[in-house]
Order: sequence, then C-alpha cells, then structure tokens
Amino acid sequence: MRGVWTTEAVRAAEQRLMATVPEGTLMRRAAFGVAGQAARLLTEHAGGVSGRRVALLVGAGSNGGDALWAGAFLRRRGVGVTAVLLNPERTHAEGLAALRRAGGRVVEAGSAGAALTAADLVVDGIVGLSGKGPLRPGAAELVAAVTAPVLAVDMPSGVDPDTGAVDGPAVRAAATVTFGCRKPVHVLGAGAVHSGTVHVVEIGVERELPEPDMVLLDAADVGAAWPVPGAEDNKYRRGVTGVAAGSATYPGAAVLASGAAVQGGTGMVRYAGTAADAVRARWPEVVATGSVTDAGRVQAWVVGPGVGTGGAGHDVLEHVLSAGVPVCADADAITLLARDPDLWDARDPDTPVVLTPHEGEFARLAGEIGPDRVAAVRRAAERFRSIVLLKGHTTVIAHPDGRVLVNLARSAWPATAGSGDVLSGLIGSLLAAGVDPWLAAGCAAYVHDLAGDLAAEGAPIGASAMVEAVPDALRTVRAATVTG
Ligand SMILES: NC(=O)C1=CN([C@@H]2O[C@H](COP(=O)(O)OP(=O)(O)OC[C@H]3O[C@@H](n4cnc5c(N)ncnc54)[C@H](O)[C@@H]3O)[C@@H](O)[C@H]2O)[C@@H](O)CC1
Ligand SMILES: Nc1ncnc2c1ncn2[C@@H]1O[C@H](COP(=O)(O)OP(=O)(O)O)[C@@H](O)[C@H]1O
Ligand SMILES: [K+]
Repeated sequence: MRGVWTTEAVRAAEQRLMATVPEGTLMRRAAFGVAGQAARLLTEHAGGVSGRRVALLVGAGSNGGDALWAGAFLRRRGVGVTAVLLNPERTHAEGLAALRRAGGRVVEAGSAGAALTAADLVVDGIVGLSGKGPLRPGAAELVAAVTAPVLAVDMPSGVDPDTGAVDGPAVRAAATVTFGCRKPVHVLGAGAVHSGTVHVVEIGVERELPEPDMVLLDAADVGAAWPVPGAEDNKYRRGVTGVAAGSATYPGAAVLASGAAVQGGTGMVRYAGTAADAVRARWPEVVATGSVTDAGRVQAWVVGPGVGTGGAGHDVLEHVLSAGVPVCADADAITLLARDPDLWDARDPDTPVVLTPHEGEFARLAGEIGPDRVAAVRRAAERFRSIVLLKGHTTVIAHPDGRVLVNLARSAWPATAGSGDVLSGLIGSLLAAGVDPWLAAGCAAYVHDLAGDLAAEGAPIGASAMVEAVPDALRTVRAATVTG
C-alpha cells in the first residue's frame, strides 16, 4: 500500500523535521532529487546532460527555491541553466545566490522568450503546496509558450494541491518530483493527469508522517487479498454470490455481472431474475432462477445493474437488503435508493453495503460532488453507513470511518457500456468470500482496471472483453505477491 497525505499533514511533518536539521538541508535534498530527474529527462529527450539547456520557471516561494537549487546542481553537470523570475523581489534569496555562483543566467519574465525557445527541458518551480487557484496571468502566459517537456517541482503549478482540481490554466508535466510522499494532487482527477510520472524523493519528512489520509493499493496488495482456495475448501466455503441484475430489456447487465463473479473466483454464482436464459446460455456454470425469493442461500448479493427502477426492481432491492448478507448495490439500485430512502429501512444495520455510483448516480443519491471528490465520497459513506465507491478515471472508495482508498486508472478504455456491471460482479465475488468490504471494493477496482488495460492492448474494447481478461489480471497481481 502506498500512502497519500494532505498538505496539512505534510506541513506539520516538515515543521517537526525542520526543528531537527540545519536550515536549508531539506531544500537541498529536495533540489538534488529534482536535478537527478531533470538529468534523466534530458538524457531521454535530448540525448544527454552536458551541453543541454534547462529553463527554470521560478515563483515567489520555496518551490522556486527548490528549482533554483536544482539549477545550481545541474550547472555542475555542464547544463546551461536560465532562471526566469516571475516575482523578482520575492525570489528565494539563497537559491538565487546559489544559481548565480554556479554560473546560471537570470532573466525576468518579460525577456524569457529566447530561453524558453532554446530549452530542452523546463522546470516548473512556479508554485508548490501553498498554491491556490489556477496559474495567474503572467505565469499562464509563460507556460503557454513552453514547447519542451516540463518537470514539475513537487506538483504541477495551477492544480489544487489537496483536490487535484484544475479550474483554469495549469502546468501539464511530463514528470513530477515530489518530496517525502505523494499528495492528493498526484492521484486525484485532473491533477493525476497533469502530474505525469510521479517520482517520490525521500528527504526525511516521510519518517514524521502520521497515518495516511488515503491509500493506493499495489498489485502485490491486491494479489495478497484476493482469495485462493485451499485443500479444505469447497464451492460453498469459497462463497456463493447472488446476482440480482438484468431484465428482459437489459439482459446483458445480468450476463456481465454474473460472468465477472464467476471469473472473480466465487465458488458458485446464483442468478435471480428475468434474464436467466441469457445468463445460462453464456455462463452454464451459473445456477439461475427467475426470482430472488427462490434463489437459495448466498453469502453476498450484487443488485441493481439493469433491474430497472420500477416496482419490480424496488421489491428485488428490498428483499436483498433484508437478506442479512453483504450487498453491492449498483446502477438502478442506487437510483432506487435515491428516490425512495425508506428502502434503507429494509437493511439489517449490521450488514455491509457497498454502493458503486458513477457521477450521475452519486449526484442523485448524495448531491453534487463539487471540486473535492474525496470529501464528497467521505460524507456519503458516513451518511449512508456504507462503503461508497465513486467511479471515474480516479476511483475513490470511502469507508464510513473516514478511510479512503484511491485507484488511479491505467487508461480510459474501461469507460465503456457494461463496464460497471463487471465491477459489481467482481465486488460481489469478494464479498461472498468474506473479504473486508472496503478492501474488496479497492481490490475489485484495481483488477477491473487492469483487466480493461490487458484486454485493450491499446485498442478499444467492450465490457465482455474485460470479463474475459479477469483471469489474466488475477495472474498478474498474484505474480506480484510472489516477486514482492
Ligand atoms: N517546507 C519544507 O520543509 C520544504 C518545502 N519545500 C518546497 O516548498 C514548497 C512550498 O513552499 P511555500 O510554502 O514557500 O510556497 P509555494 O512556493 O508553494 O508558493 C509561493 C507563493 O506563490 C504564490 N501563489 C499561490 N498560488 C499561486 C498561483 N496560483 N499562481 C501563482 N502564484 C501563486 C503565493 O504568494 C505563495 O505564497 C513545496 O511545494 C516544496 O516545493 C521543499 O523545499 C522541501 C522542504
Ligand atoms: N475516464 C475513465 N478512465 C478509466 N476508467 C473509467 C473512466 N470513466 C469510467 N471508467 C470506469 O468504467 C466503469 C464504468 O461504469 P458505469 O458508468 O457504471 O458503466 P455501465 O453502467 O455502462 O456499466 C467504471 O468502473 C469506471 O470507473
Ligand atoms: K511546481
């Protein structure tokens, strides 16, 4: 698991650390890390380091100081460095002096044209964790003139550090070097895209950090959490997943969710609904009946995809919520809960519920999301005493106790009709096996995204291909637990 910490937590940790080390130490460590990545990018994009040209965009604070010190280190490796000062009277004095001593050039923003045109690499030291709002006009104009790849110091300037929201001009970096740990800007929404490849450089602050504010799962975490049957197991012990999905109008949702539950490794899938024939035809291993009332015992239910939002869907959801087993409520089930909150009364308060809305369903259920997706999902999880998984390029999964898991998509190929049905089937499979619901949602989101990427191989896919690729994705995560 990799942690993500808010700027508030990072600042507090930095304060504690700064009291124990000589002034300037942390900035030099940070800048050394920036210079190392700059050299790597120069080699990659310009074929070498010595003799290449770097322009530094330098703002008013310590982020600019980092860039100036990095420039001084790059000078020692024979790089031609020009610092463009956005705010000359508030430039970091020690950093500026260090760059000048090392033979760097310094220009003001108005005369930056030639340096920017000649640069093989641009270092973004405009603003860091104290950034508020989009780039201001002077900085935005300079950034618009950049054609070389950009290396962001700590974070891409103009993005909100704690939400990843982009609300105007912002730097789009090829790579970002950040210090001590990842911050929300690197993993949430547009911020993740604007950050490019994120490199974390240790500067000591990591030792001072409390519990993370959110976590990302790695392949090895998912591989370790995904159930593997042992000699003692049989199909019932592995878990029976109930799927209450699909309808005469939408039989495909039932086929996809049932198929994903099968491929996810549940011991048995019991399907209940009016798409039983379609499910049997594609997945003969599924035990299919026409109604939830005669489905038999299950250890978890997946309910919602394609069931419709009429009376029949309502009754199915009510039955499933009162069954006393964990429930993954998706799609129409969420719309039904939004429309008729009394349905919650059917729920046994001790049974876990995982809600998996896309943005539209989330808005129906819990109101507009706003720029702070994590805060919105946390509030919804607390309000509904449920795990809430908000889908998207960044999937955010909150526990009612405030814990948050984030899954950053490898590609956008999974944004295709029926893809959500696949996700709910995978979650159901893990819930039936008894995996902790918050972790189950996180692992399913990871495997869903990986299956999409493996199936796509760079070309468009349909949701059926994602179901087919689930075993490959599971082999990949299991291999990661072996190799560490
Ligand atoms: N505190 C520490 O221990 C360390 C801090 N470091 C660096 O320090 C940075 C934080 O530095 P500061 O707190 O001095 O502040 P920043 O450098 O993030 O911001 C400086 C100033 O930029 C202006 N600004 C805010 N939003 C802007 C916008 N949208 N467009 C243009 N200008 C804007 C504000 O006047 C702000 O005070 C970190 O991101 C990191 O790069 C590193 O040197 C490592 C150690
Ligand atoms: N831009 C994107 N990049 C990566 N994955 C995405 C993106 N947009 C949506 N997804 C994923 O695709 C799936 C779509 O689910 P959903 O909207 O419920 O579709 P459907 O109802 O058609 O099954 C979700 O798992 C979501 O996280
Ligand atoms: K920056």
